[in-house]
Amino acid sequence: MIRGYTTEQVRAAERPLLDAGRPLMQHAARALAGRVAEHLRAPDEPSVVVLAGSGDNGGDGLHAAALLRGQGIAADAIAAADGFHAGGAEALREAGGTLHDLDDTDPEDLQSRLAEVDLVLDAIVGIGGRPEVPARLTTLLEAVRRCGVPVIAVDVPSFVDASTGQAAPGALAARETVTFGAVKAGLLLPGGAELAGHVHLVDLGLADHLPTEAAVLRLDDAEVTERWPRPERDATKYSRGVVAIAAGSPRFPGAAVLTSTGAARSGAGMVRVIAPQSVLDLVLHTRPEVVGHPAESVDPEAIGRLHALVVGPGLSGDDPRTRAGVDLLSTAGGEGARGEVARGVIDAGGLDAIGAAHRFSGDVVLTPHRGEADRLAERLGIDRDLPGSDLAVALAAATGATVLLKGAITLVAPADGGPLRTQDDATSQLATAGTGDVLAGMAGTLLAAGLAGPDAASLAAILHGRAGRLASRDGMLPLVALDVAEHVPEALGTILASALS
Ligand SMILES: NC(=O)C1=CN([C@@H]2O[C@H](COP(=O)(O)OP(=O)(O)OC[C@H]3O[C@@H](n4cnc5c(N)ncnc54)[C@H](OP(=O)(O)O)[C@@H]3O)[C@@H](O)[C@H]2O)[C@@H](O)CC1
Ligand SMILES: Nc1ncnc2c1ncn2[C@@H]1O[C@H](COP(=O)(O)OP(=O)(O)O)[C@@H](O)[C@H]1O
Ligand SMILES: [K+]
Repeated sequence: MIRGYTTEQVRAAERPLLDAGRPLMQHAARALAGRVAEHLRAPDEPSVVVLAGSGDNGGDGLHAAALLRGQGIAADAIAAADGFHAGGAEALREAGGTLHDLDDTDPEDLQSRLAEVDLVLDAIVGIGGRPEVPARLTTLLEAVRRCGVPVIAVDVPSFVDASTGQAAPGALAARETVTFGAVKAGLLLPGGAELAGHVHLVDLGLADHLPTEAAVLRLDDAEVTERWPRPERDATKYSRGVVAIAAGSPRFPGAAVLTSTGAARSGAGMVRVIAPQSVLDLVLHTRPEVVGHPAESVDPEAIGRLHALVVGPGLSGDDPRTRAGVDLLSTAGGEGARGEVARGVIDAGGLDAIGAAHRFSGDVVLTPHRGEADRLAERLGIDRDLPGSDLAVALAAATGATVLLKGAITLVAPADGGPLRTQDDATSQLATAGTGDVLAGMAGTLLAAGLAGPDAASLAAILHGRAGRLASRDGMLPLVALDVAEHVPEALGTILASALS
């Protein structure tokens, strides 16, 4: 499990160590220098430039540069603020390094100097940084981007809010972020996560002082393996879980195929599809194992045993199946809230049927993309301009459901106010119509197997991302939505193998 902490939590944890006189900056700089040296193994006469701010983040970078000089690596610095961190500047000068003032540097000189270095260390601001790039630094950052030299971010990419991930336009993307003491929440959240690259955590002995509950969690392969439902020796199709899917309309019949394939490939005991006959014909042609229920509405008594209900893919908000499905899952609100089905997924058109009076349990998962989340927020009186992480939390609090907010980084907000989960396993090849329908089916199967809402949502998002990566050969090749569903078993296999090895 990767745990992400806010700036406030990290500062509180480091306080007792600093009070006890622990040289945290020296420790951080030593680890940083070691990591930079690893990245510089190939070049003959390696060289580094540190973009240094005046705070402790700049101090880390400058001390690391001094240590790198001791290892024969040419390391110099450019001031990215008025003045340098005093102790760091002194250490670098003593080690023979040069400290350039940005305002004295001609833009062409800057460009040619950057063209010669093998690595840039971004030590402008760390956890003390606000997400805005000062105007005087835009030329410098643009020059770094233009020359294409790899960047290592010190603690966090500069101008990323370490708590929320909010990133200033123009902030530098890093190949790796070497982060100190604890992973910052912003490195796992949209914005920061896209800029951080690989996150390398340096242990500073903070663990005992960090709060027991992190702000953000990311499950690893071992945790997915532990939670993924495997059939017991004496399992039956009913004990594994029956998922019923109200999806697909004459206008969007394919949604039922995609959702039911996502569900079936994730290990459902039985997949039922409730749809008009024309849609069922298409579904059964592709997935003969599906049990079809030709019906205009969703009536649990007519359907038979079911453990989770997926409502919405390929349906409009006012389809009778949508309204009946949302009512069955809701414990309050709507015309006939019945709470008869305790667990399920509300996706696509189903989300448009949710109103301010609806309430759900945490084992109901709402799966909006940002556009759907914005529309839902507006109906529920929530500010739609909130950053994604805050929006997901607000929607979960307002509905009582678990909210899975889809995107390049997918977020899962539990309704009980527990830590937000994030996932970064996906590839942008998944940005193609219908992949969301597959995800809804996958989450439905995991709920039917008995997983709690937040686990079902997180595992579905992780497997969906990995299946997308496999199907697209790590993002190289285009995929179609059905490919994602078909790659779920193999993706699960790689996760189980990595966790067990
Ligand atoms: N956590 C740990 O255990 C350890 C932490 N350590 C290190 O300390 C770092 C935190 O250091 P820090 O508190 O000195 O703040 P830091 O990030 O250097 O920036 C503050 C300066 O930047 C400025 N500034 C802010 N935003 C700006 C902007 N947009 N544009 C321009 N300027 C801006 C702000 O000036 P202001 O304008 O607010 O006066 C202020 O002067 C942390 O990230 C880690 O690297 C390790 O050494 C040891 C263990
Ligand atoms: N740039 C991206 N990087 C990674 N995953 C993405 C990206 N864009 C979309 N996705 C994923 O693809 C899926 C798209 O779902 P959705 O928008 O509901 O599509 P549809 O409604 O067509 O099925 C989501 O799981 C989302 O997280
Ligand atoms: K930084």
